[in-house]
Formats: sequence, structure tokens, C-alpha cells
Amino acid sequence: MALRTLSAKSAAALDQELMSAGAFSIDQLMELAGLSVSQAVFKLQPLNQGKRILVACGPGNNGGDGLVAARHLFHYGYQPTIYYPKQSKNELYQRLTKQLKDLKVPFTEDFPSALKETDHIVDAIFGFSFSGDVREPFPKVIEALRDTKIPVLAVDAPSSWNIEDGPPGSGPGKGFMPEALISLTAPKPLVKWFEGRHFLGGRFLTPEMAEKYNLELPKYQDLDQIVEVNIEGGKL
Ligand SMILES: NC(=O)C1=CN([C@@H]2O[C@H](COP(=O)(O)OP(=O)(O)OC[C@H]3O[C@@H](n4cnc5c(N)ncnc54)[C@H](O)[C@@H]3O)[C@@H](O)[C@H]2O)[C@H](O)CC1
Ligand SMILES: [K+]
Repeated sequence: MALRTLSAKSAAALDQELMSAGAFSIDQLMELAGLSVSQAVFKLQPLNQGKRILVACGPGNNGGDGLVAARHLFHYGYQPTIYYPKQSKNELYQRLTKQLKDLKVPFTEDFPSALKETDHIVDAIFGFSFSGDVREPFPKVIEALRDTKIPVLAVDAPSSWNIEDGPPGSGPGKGFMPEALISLTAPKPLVKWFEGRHFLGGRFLTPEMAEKYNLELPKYQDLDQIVEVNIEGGKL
């Protein structure tokens, strides 16, 4: 059985529906998405194996998930550092940034230097709204993620991958295969090409919405906000 996936268009429609008919605010969805990301980091990088987490954030909601995850990671005892070169003026992101600054979480503009001083990386640069060729200042960042030996957890999509067609055939993301991926709400079609550990997160979908979008609700255990899935077996 293959995992049921959600196209970029359906993922955006589902998001909108959650925030209209579903009565969620974007803050709530992002908080739960970021909480899931923080739990996946905890699974992949236990505290006693290195606490330094570099969180690379892009300009949209995928970046917002990274900012939320970093806050939770701080409270678990990690030492997050944020790379956030295209900071949005949107009030939500400004608040998330302020919350991190109040915790004295460092922001860096020097990605290559930060890479040398981290134990794990969170790729929260682009999610399901990415399209086209990677624009500045991100090509070098994607290349660095591709070339580093430090493990990378990609949020919702490996950044620079096409949501429907998977890894790019050329450009900075060619050959980029993160160690792990956390799909939010549901996997996107690109998971077909993904070879690492795969988690699902975003524990907020109603059974009715899952049915409408032809998705299976993951079997989350206990308090977990994530579930690890086996792509081949579709263990949901
Ligand atoms: N229901 C859920 O699962 C939720 C998921 N969330 C997360 O939100 C992202 C999608 O967020 P969105 O703001 O729509 O877009 P992105 O963050 O993917 O990116 C948009 C951002 O990136 C710029 N951009 C697009 N293409 C390029 C390019 N080729 N080069 C450079 N820049 C590019 C674009 O201009 C925008 O600024 C989803 O994946 C989840 O991670 C929500 O947090 C909550 C609910
Ligand atoms: K990403």
C-alpha cells in the first residue's frame, strides 16, 4: 500500500479550509506544525548526542514552522541557532522572532560558519509553495545543505525539490537528499523519491477533512505529535 499524498494545490486548499471552515488560526496550525518538527528533532538527535541545532528558515510559513520548532527545542534543552536571511514584515513572523530573541536564541547571517558549529540542521526554507529555480540568497544555502555531512531534517519538503516531480535535475538542489523528512498533515507527491527516515506531523486534521481530501489519519501514539512512516509499506 502506498502512502496517500497531497498535491501542492490540494495542500494549499486544505490549509485555507482549515483556516476558514475549520476555524483554526494560522498561529495555531504553525504552532502544532512546529511542535511536530521539534519532536522529530528530538527523535533524530537525542540531547546527549549534541545539542546544537541550526534552523534555516525561508520567507514563508515553512520558515515559520522552523521558528516555532526552534522555540520548543530551546525549552527541551537544545541550543538552536537561526539563519533567517529574508525576514518577513508580517506580524506573525515578527512575534515568533521576538519570542526567540527574548530567549537569547542567536540569529546568524553567516550560514557556512554556522554549519561548522552545529550537530543537526533543520531545513525550513521552502515547503509546498516552492516553485521554479531557487532564487537569491538561497542557492548557496541549498548547495551547502546538499554537501554537508551533518544530518538534515527537511520540513514538509527538501527545499528546492519540486513538490510534484521531486528532486531537481539541475541547479543547486541536484543530488540533495536529507537524512530525514517530516511531512505536515500529509506527504506530498515528492516522497516517492525520498530515501531517508520519514515522519508525519500536524496532528490537527478532523476525520471529515481527511476523508474529503482522501487522506488517512496517521495513528499517533499517546502524546506524540509525530509518527514515523515506512514509505514502502505505508505504515500509517
Ligand atoms: N496544514 C499544514 O500542513 C500547514 C503547513 N504549514 C507550513 O506552511 C508551508 C507552506 O507555506 P507557504 O507560506 O505557503 O509557502 P512556503 O513556505 O513553502 O514558501 C513560500 C515562500 O517562498 C518563496 N519562494 C517560492 N519559490 C521560491 C524560489 N524558487 N526561490 C526563492 N523563493 C521562493 C515565496 O516567495 C514565499 O516567500 C508548508 O509547507 C508547511 O511547512 C503551516 O505552517 C501551517 C499549516
Ligand atoms: K523545507
